[in-house]
Amino acid sequence: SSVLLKISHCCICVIPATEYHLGLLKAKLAKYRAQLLEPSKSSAAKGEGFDVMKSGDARVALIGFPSVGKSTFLSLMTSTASEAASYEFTTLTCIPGVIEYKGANIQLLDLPGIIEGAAQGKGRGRQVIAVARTADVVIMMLDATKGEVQRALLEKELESVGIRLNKSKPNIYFKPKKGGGISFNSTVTLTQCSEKLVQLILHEYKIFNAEVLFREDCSPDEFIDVIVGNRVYMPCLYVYNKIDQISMEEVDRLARRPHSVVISCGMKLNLDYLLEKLWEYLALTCIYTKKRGQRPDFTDAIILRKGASVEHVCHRIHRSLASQFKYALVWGTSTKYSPQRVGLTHMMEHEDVIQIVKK
Ligand SMILES: Nc1nc2c(ncn2[C@@H]2O[C@H](COP(=O)(O)OP(=O)(O)OP(=O)(O)O)[C@@H](O)[C@H]2O)c(=O)[nH]1
Ligand SMILES: [K+]
Ligand SMILES: [Mg+2]
Repeated sequence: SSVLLKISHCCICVIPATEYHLGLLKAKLAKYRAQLLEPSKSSAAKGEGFDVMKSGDARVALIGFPSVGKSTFLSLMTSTASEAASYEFTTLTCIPGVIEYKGANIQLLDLPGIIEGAAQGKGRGRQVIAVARTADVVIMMLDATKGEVQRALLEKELESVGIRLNKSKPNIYFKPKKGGGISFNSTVTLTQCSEKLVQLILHEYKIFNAEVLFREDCSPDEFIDVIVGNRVYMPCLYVYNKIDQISMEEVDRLARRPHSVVISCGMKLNLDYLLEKLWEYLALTCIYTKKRGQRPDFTDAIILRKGASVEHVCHRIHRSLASQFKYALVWGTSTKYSPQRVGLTHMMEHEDVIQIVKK
């Protein structure tokens, strides 16, 4: 505590002065980095072969260093063949394939390898990252023989362009205003941010009037993310490939890392488990339909993204169904009673059963 005392503190909280400098520095850095995200006018950023149509129920992007086995994986999991070879940068465009799993069509995108400096435009880094931003889940494929280096480098690249892996959006209410200064509130005790620091950061962004409410103990970085606003919160599976080349001890160690799965495309090892994990990370919602007086049809689920409403279900069944909709009966975890009468805006949950009644 004698060390702490020597650091000057602001009068309203216990955040050391050095934290202010760091907080502000990060605000400045984030501003410069934001420019990286703006679409470049140069033709290099457009890139041919990268504008693949979204299709199916979800999109998964394969990113990783060259020659980690991305194309080998795509060719194994889908009916699409993507050229694989021992030399780096075999793949030069975006190659889509489809994984059929539990009645869902999952679009899997094979991409060129990326390297350090990708975010700044090295190789096809910018295009690859732009595609990754459009995915529902990213698979970061890693060469198990290369240890931890690749993972740390790529995390840094994605972080620098506002992609947040396996993190949820900070629970901060932020609203710029026309006047009235900055009103600051929090519902929890803050240990990393204070009113003063929040004000300094906002001033850095030339924001002088705003409403800020911290609903969790966020860091200055997380607050900056909220101000900048164009962050992507992306589930990511770290997939260590080529485990046929490493020791049993190393396999054991990598498999226990968070969000990680170990595989061997070469020996077709653990691919089923990877699919199970992928399904979990996609967190899709399966809805079963039921006709009046009949049993639910459990053979043919309607697959939707999280946060889907009854209206989404209607659109999936028929384009004009929502306009003829009277009410629906829903059985499942989304309702208090089973069945419960609900309207178009009711939010569906995984494995709910629905019966739609038309006008
Ligand atoms: N030993 C071993 N080799 C593998 C495995 N999976 C892929 N490979 C080999 O790794 C090399 C690179 O595979 P690719 O699928 O071309 O890798 P990529 O990530 O698509 O490479 P780029 O398109 O160049 O970025 C090929 O020679 C594959 O045969 C595996 O599980 N074990
Ligand atoms: K390759
Ligand atoms: Mg490839």
